[in-house]
Amino acid sequence: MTNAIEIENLRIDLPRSGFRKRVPVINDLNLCIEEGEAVGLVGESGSGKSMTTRAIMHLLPDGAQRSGSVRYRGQEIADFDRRTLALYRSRDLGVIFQDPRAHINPLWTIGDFLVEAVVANRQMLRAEATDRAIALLAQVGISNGSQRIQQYPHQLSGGLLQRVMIVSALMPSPAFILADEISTALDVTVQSEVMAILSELRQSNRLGMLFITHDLDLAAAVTDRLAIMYAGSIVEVGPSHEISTAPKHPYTAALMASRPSLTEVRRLQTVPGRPISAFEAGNGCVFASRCSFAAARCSVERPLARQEKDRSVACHFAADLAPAISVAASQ
Ligand SMILES: Nc1ncnc2c1ncn2[C@@H]1O[C@H](COP(=O)(O)OP(=O)(O)OP(=O)(O)O)[C@@H](O)[C@H]1O
Ligand code: NI
Repeated sequence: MTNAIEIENLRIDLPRSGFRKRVPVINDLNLCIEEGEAVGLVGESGSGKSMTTRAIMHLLPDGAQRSGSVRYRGQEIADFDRRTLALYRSRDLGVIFQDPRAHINPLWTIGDFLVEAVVANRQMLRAEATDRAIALLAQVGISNGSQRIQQYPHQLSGGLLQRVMIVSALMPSPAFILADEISTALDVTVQSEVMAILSELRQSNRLGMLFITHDLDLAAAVTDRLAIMYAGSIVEVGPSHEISTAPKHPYTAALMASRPSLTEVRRLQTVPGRPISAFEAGNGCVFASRCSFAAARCSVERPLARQEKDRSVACHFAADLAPAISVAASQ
C-alpha cells in the first residue's frame, strides 16, 4: 500500500504570551495514512489534534516554526508553490468542520455554498456542479436536493447542515477527508446517522480519512487504525479493534477507564490529573506526571515508539504492563 499522508518527526513551535521563546505544541509526531485508509486521532483537549490537521493543510498560525516533514503522495507540502498548495487544499483534501453554521455564509443559499467553490477553482461548470450537488445530497439522505439548494442555512437543522458540510467536502472529489470533531455539536442519534453516512461514502469512494475526536469508542467504530495523542506526540498506534479492546499504553488505558459506562451515563469521569501541553513535557515520557505505573526512568528518558507487527507503543514498560493495563482499561 502507498501512503497518502506521511508525517515524520514533525515539530511545531508557537509564540506564546508569557514566554520569551516559541514553545512546542507538537513534538516528534510520526503518523502515516495509507490511500483509502481511515485513521482516528484521539486525545484530550489541547493535545494537538487540530494543530495536526493544520499541519496537514499547511495552514499554521502566524509565527509558527515547523520542522520535520509532511508529505502528500510522496511530496513535501512545504515545497508546493502557491497554486499547487491552493489546489491541494481545495481539491485533494476534503475538510469537514465541527460547526457547520460557522463555516456557511448565512446570506448564501445552500446551492451557492456547494457550487461556488468548485466553479471558482474551474473544476466544473455551474450546471454540472449543481447536478453533482443534488446527486451527493441524495447520497447523504437528502432526497429533495433541488429544493434544498434554494434554501438558506437557517432553514436547516444542525444534522442536515452537517450533511451539507459533508457534501461540500466531497464536491471536488477529494482523495482525503479531514474531519475534526465533526459530531460534537450533534445529539447522539443524529451523530450516529451522520457517522454511518460518512463511513459509507468514504468506503464507496475509497477515500482516506483522518478522523479527530476525544471519543475513543466513536473513533474505533469508524476507522481502521487509531493513533492516541498526548501532549503533542503520539503514544500508541494500531488497528482500531485491537487498541479499543487491548490497549498497551497506560494513557490509552486511562482514557478507556474514563469512559462513562452505560449504566453510569450521568457520572462524568476523567483521566486523573491535568493534561499537560507539549512544552511542559521535559525530557521524559510525556505521560509520566499522570501515569500510575511511572518509574524513575520515565521522567528522565523519553521512550521511543516501539513497533511490533502493526502495533506501535511509546512506553518503556509496555511489555511488562500489558496484564495490569488491560485490567485498568476495563474498570
Ligand atoms: N493559534 C495558536 N496560538 C498559540 N497556541 C495555540 C494556537 N492554537 C492552539 N494552540 C495551542 O496548541 C496546543 C494544541 O492545541 P490544539 O487546538 O491542536 O488541541 P486539540 O487537541 O485540537 O484540542 P481540542 O480537543 O480542545 O480541540 C494547545 O496547547 C493550544 O493552547
Ligand atoms: Ni481541536
